[in-house]
Amino acid sequence: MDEFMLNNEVPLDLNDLMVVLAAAYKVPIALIGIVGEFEEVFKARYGTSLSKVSREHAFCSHVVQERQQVVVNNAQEDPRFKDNPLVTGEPHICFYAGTPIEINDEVIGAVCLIDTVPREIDKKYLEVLDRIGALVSQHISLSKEHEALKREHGLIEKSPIVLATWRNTTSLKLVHISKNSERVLGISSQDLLSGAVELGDVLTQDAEGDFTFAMQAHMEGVETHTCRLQIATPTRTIWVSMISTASFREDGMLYSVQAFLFDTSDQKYVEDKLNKTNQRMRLLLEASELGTWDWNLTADVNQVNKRWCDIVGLEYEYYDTSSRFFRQLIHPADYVKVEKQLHEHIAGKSKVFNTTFRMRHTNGSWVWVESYGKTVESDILGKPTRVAGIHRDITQRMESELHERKKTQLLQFINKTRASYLQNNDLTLACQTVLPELIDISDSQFAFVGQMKNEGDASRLFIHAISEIVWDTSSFTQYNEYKKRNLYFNSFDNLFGTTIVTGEITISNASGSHPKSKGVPQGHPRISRFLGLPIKVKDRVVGMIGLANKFEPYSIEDAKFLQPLLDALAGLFYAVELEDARAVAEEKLRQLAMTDSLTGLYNRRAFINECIVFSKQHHSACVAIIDIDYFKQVNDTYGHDAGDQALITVAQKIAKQNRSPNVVARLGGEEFAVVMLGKNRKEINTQLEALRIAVEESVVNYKTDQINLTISIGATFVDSTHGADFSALLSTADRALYKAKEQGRNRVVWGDD
Ligand SMILES: Nc1nc2c(ncn2[C@@H]2O[C@H](COP(=O)(O)OP(=O)(O)OP(=O)(O)O)[C@@H](O)[C@H]2O)c(=O)[nH]1
Repeated sequence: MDEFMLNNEVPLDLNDLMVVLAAAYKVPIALIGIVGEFEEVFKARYGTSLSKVSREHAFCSHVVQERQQVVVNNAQEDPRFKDNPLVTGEPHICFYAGTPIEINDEVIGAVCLIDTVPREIDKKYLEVLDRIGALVSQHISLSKEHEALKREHGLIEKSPIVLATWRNTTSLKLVHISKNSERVLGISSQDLLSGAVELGDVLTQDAEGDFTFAMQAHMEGVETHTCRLQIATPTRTIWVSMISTASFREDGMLYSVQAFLFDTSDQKYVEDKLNKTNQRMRLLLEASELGTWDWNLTADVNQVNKRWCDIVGLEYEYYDTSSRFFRQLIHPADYVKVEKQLHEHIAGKSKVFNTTFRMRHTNGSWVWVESYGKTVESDILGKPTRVAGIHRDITQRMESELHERKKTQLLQFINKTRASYLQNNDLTLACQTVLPELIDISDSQFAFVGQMKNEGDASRLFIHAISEIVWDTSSFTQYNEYKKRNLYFNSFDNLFGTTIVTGEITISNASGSHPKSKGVPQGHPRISRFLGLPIKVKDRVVGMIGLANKFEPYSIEDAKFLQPLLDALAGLFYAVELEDARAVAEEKLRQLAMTDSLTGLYNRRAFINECIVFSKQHHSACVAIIDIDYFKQVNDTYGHDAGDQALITVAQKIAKQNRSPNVVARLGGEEFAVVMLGKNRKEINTQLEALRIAVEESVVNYKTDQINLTISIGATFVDSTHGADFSALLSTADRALYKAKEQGRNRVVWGDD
């Protein structure tokens, strides 16, 4: 629906055409109707006083709907129209022929002929009507365009923009200039059009040159051009921006130039002022040793000043303005932080971008810079398009600050290691706890802490803590061993082993450069740099720290810096060694206290304790006492040493028959006790008999003597040893032994028979 046509007073001046049309077609009424949502408005009419009808009853709405010519020969007989008030009442339509008015592919109304009596109409007349419809459509289109242009011109005349047109005949001649020229430029349009005043007359000398250049450029084929002109009239001087567009003829010759001219004096004033301020700022910045950067995000161009380049040792002339180049200079450890802050600023989450980070200097060192930036331009959606700021070299300050901070950090984590060890008495846990901090403080990527463990002649490096890297199945096995606290490095004929073997600091700053370097297992992350630090107690290597892949080369300074940690670990390793030695000695003493020194069997005290342990795990068993017969005679006949040998021989025979869980002890003198696991008395009796026979049949060789022995055994059986009183059981066995002796010795007697 054409709202514009419907609601605006676009004069169509087509009433005359309606008169001609009515006469030509011999009808009383001819109309041009534009159909709106609710009504049809007659824009030109002949033969009726109606100016509009409702859309519901409008005949023309059928033309709009069907988008084609509609002919109704007799509306009174047509079921669609016979009850229509325009048929039953004024203007008593009987015949209707309407043809579409089409604007921009949309049917907006109709040119129609109306009669009050039924009619037939020839096809060729209808074709003519169609052509009239097309002509009317064209006329309406042009009228609309004309109207719009008029409005535009009216608008321009009220605006601060002057519209001028030059036509190219033999030369460019001003043919139109909007009336606001007097108000905006200070020159009347009439004077300019009549030639009383030439534009060139009021332009300053420079501006005249620029204006001539612009027109020349259009003559040469340039389509659009922008320039700034200074106009000086007797009353004032102003700056004008001119945007000109050229149109060309088909043969390529310039046809006309149209230009917008507007006063930009205020802008120019601000710009000049800004330029002066910028110039002053630039001088100030250069004097203050500040680097500047100015990043155009849309074009991705980062302009910097010479000082900025000096900070990182770059030649100003060879500076690459892409932000990618700038990003490449940022230290990998700081990169994420810088990107995050920049992102947050661009996303509007922070008012300024302010951070410190390291940048690579062309001499290979790292320079600390403080960067401070701010959005200085944004697009219409508020998205930053330009961020600018400064760089300050703070390397010296940062290095001393960082050193101090790291020293504090180091002491803190040394204390943490000690505290963890003291709290849990677990050195491995303590080392594992501080490993991430060790990696952090040393700027490394990987680390391990190992302690030497001496077992007999062999020495191995036990790995308390190591960076968890799993790269294949064999490293996975290694990782599992580590988790089980069972990871050892056995071979020292390699890079890290050099530290252990020599007790010296090992530094390798290029992979494979060290003579002992063996490379890494397949798939293992590359070790590009390595620092091996020995942990020593009184010149003895007790362990080491291995560090790898620092961003910068390792130096002796790193080793010196970490020395307090090495000393602390040495102290802890030493404490652990002492603790281990003490534990071994204690265990030895405990064993001694429990053992009979002659035979190596448990003594009486230990026997009772072991019986209790036995009773917790096993049920039916026998407690027996074994006594050598006539032992006094052995001593008396062969001497005390021979007696000792006899005791040892019998002890071995008993022990050989009674492996764990059975418990064997020497109760004292020539008396032994045994707890034997067994289902019943019969089964055990067989074993005791076998022991008795074994002793009887054996001979103790002592020097030239051959001594024959027998033993007597008193035994007692218990179905459940659980909670049993072993002293009482021993008494029962003892009574049985007494009986065995009484009955003639060399026999097994069961107690309580
Ligand atoms: N060689 C040696 N003899 C010991 C040791 N402990 C005890 N004896 C001796 O063992 C002998 C025990 O003798 P008695 O208790 O009389 O018993 P016996 O001679 O074996 O006679 P019956 O047991 O009745 O068959 C004593 O002569 C002790 O001196 C020892 O550690 N080494």
